[in-house]
Amino acid sequence: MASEPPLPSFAAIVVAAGKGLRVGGEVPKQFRDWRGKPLVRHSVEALLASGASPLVVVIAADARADAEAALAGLEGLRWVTGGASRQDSVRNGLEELTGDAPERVLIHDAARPDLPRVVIARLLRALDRHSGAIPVLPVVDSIALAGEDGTMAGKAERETLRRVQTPQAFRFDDILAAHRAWQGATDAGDDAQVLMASSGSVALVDGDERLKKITFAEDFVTTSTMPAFRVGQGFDVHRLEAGEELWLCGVQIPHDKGLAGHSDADVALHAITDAVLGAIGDGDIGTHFPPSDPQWRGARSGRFLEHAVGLARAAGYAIANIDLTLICEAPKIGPHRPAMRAEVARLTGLDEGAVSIKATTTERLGFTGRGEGIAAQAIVALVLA
Ligand SMILES: Nc1ccn([C@@H]2O[C@H](COP(=O)(O)OP(=O)(O)OP(=O)(O)O)[C@@H](O)[C@H]2O)c(=O)n1
Ligand SMILES: C[C@](O)(CO)[C@H](O)COP(=O)(O)O
Repeated sequence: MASEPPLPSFAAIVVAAGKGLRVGGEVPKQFRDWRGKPLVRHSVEALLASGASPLVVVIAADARADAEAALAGLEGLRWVTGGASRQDSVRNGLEELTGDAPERVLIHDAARPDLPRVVIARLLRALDRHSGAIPVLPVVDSIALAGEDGTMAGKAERETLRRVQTPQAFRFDDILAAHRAWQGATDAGDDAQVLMASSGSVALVDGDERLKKITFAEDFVTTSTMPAFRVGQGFDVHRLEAGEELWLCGVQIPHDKGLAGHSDADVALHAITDAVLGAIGDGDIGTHFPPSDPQWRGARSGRFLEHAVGLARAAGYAIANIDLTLICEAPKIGPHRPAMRAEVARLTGLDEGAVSIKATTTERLGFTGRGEGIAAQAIVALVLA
């Protein structure tokens, strides 16, 4: 196989100081996992693999720990504190490189994780004849201009329009001077606009759909290989014995017999726990709480369910809904359903409306029909958090 032609030397700036407000969530999007590793790590690795040096990562003042964890083990990175806007963050990154005075610099959004080397090559080649180069894509829909009253105010000729991506490539001295000279009353949309304001010439090269910017929460879902939702099912049986307490869904139920088991034998919570674990493919209740371990003797099963919900959360999923069926001749479940539903909702952090508790008999057939035991089966749906 022919080896890829070497690229000219270049420095890079990855801006990762945004808040990710449109995506939402506690952790800014650039530090959240996407296709198995933090979003920012993807493009930083791609730039390093293409020879970027030095490589400046611009981060918020309070994000150093998150950034170091996200980029752990990568050599030769420099950290710079970002500003209030993307443009401020880029300028801080450029100022950091003044001592190196590289000939070329690529400026890239951490929010665009999938960065093909072929685009980097196109951009750097275009710098032979221009002071800037940007990757663009055609507009395929017709364009309407929106009026303030929500009606169409006009049209634009899409033939002359392009969607602009990053990385954007520049001759370093020109883009640094342009950022320092920026006079706009508001921020520029991107660095090419800053260069144009200083009369630089910007080449348009072919962009790539893979460079899509992760902007909204649904972009994580549609571009991630993690499935948007997962389903798990659980089934459990415990023996009814005289002298035992009867716990179902974390609620103690008065009855002449109770369920026997190593823990509190709450067959309903066991089925739900197994369904959650099944949905994330992480073993079953016995894997996490072995009956051979004395610490689980008599344990409240709510702990098992809370643990499973925590594992699902750590895997990036939230529970969407739970559907449980209890199979027994007695006791009657109906009178206890509201309390059971409330307790399952509390343990899982769900609204009660997302918790369904049903019951059925087996028409006096089998072990449940003879009152020897209670069976429970549950189905749980998870959605990407
Ligand atoms: N003050 C800022 C604002 C944005 N960025 C970076 O600029 C890129 C493009 O910005 P955007 O996708 O809008 O990210 P956020 O500003 O984080 O998103 P939001 O507007 O939803 O808060 C991102 O990599 C972001 O981290 C930055 O370095 N400094
Ligand atoms: C720089 C950019 O990614 C080019 O398309 C874009 O302008 C960033 O815009 P945002 O509003 O900061 O996401």
